Amino acid sequence: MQYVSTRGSAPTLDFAGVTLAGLANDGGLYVPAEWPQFSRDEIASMRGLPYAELAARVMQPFVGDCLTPESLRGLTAKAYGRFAHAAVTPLTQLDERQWLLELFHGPTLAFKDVALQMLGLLFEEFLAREDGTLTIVGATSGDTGSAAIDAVAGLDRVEIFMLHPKGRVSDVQRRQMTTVRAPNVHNIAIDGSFDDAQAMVKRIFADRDVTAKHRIGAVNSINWARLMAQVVYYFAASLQLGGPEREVAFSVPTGNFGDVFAGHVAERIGLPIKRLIVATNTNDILYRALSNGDYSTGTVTPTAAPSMDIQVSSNFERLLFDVGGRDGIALAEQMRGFEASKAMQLTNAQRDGAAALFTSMRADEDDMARAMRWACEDCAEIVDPHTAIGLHAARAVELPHDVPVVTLATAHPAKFPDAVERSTGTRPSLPARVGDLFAREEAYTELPGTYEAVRDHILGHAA
Ligand SMILES: Cc1ncc(COP(=O)(O)O)c(C=O)c1O
Ligand SMILES: N[C@@H](CCOP(=O)(O)O)C(=O)O
Repeated sequence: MQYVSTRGSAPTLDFAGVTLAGLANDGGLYVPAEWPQFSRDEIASMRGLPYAELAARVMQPFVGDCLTPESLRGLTAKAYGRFAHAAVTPLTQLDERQWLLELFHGPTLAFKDVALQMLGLLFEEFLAREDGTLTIVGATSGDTGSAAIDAVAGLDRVEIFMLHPKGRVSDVQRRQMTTVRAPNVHNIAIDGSFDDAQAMVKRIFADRDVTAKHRIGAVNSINWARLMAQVVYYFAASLQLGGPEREVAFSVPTGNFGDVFAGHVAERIGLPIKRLIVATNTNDILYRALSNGDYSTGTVTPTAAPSMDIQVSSNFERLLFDVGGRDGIALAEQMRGFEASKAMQLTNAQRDGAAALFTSMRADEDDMARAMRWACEDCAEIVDPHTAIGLHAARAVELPHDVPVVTLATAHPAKFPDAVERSTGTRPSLPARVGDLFAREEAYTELPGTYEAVRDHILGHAA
């Protein structure tokens, strides 16, 4: 399996290459040169497999010959062995047609663990082969940070610098990052938004003063391996609900467009999916882009679903590439225009290509609170604010009545106890596996929101 950049001029790489590279050196994102295909019979034969085994089957064509089937199975068994539920990503039924896919049974209570537990192991494996090291620079609106830190803390060959927007993550999210004491973990709170942090991360990859001294790696969903691991749970849910014979729709609380792009990949490689619903909060650039082609940023507004307070959605570029004709040179020019003006209009091909599978819905704070109350009062389920945005969209969308709708439950409600209590009157408690989070000491550096401050800090502290 070979990977190409969405901007058409970076070298083609194999799976180990893209895992360690993160961002392509032309500023684009790596995608498979072509989509592998699973036949209906092959998908049907996956029914009933334990999650780790299913994961190895779905990932194998993307990994190609970079890992033998036995070593891939060894890694998936180790990665998913740390989850608190035997099914890893269990499904819960809410009513006749609404389902929740619980993605928060990993060590840090959000869907990010599903991919990052695997990515940490892949880094170890590929770096050991070349006796190399990696300096990871990541940006988080709350959940990627803790999941990535958990996955790499204490590894000898990896060092991590994680940027979060100061004051814009929940206390639980912040403490899950800043109370991890390991010599290879550096937390940075910047003045600014997640978008500012993400832009700095991308700039680091192109900064020769940094790359001449350190090999920079990514844990954000710009790293292809993240998305590959997220494809698996679309298969897991569909197979339990009658797939591949029956089509299922998925509602995905969306920010950086990684999770829902993994659904697009699942469909591309053969899984019958009726619809992917891109659920946004009031930071609704994706809703506008998918509804009328207008991809223009506004100011990021803080909401009760802070992990989705994003305007520039990295992975949208992968979709534009894939449905817009796979013309990297044309997309590079379109993206340069967007980076300069912070606005662009989708081409007709991009709009029509996206419309074939995607629908978008937007939820404001009242919609979110109502969905949380509905889940609590009518279904006896406490959901987090991000999941509630997905649920609002799942209930509002028009689909044939025999199509099950699965909302991705992306975080445990106890990560956002204040917002959940405000809407439902119930304060969710943290599962025992997070330990004494509020008794541990925090450590992080506060920096102004300038690129130079962040770059100099990394250069001054990287081993
Ligand atoms: C809890 C939660 N829900 C939803 C999202 C949005 O996912 P994505 O960025 O893959 O669109 C995030 C952040 O990524 C998140 O942390
Ligand atoms: N919501 C995310 C933002 C980063 O997204 P990623 O999937 O690209 O890592 C977070 O919680 O940090």
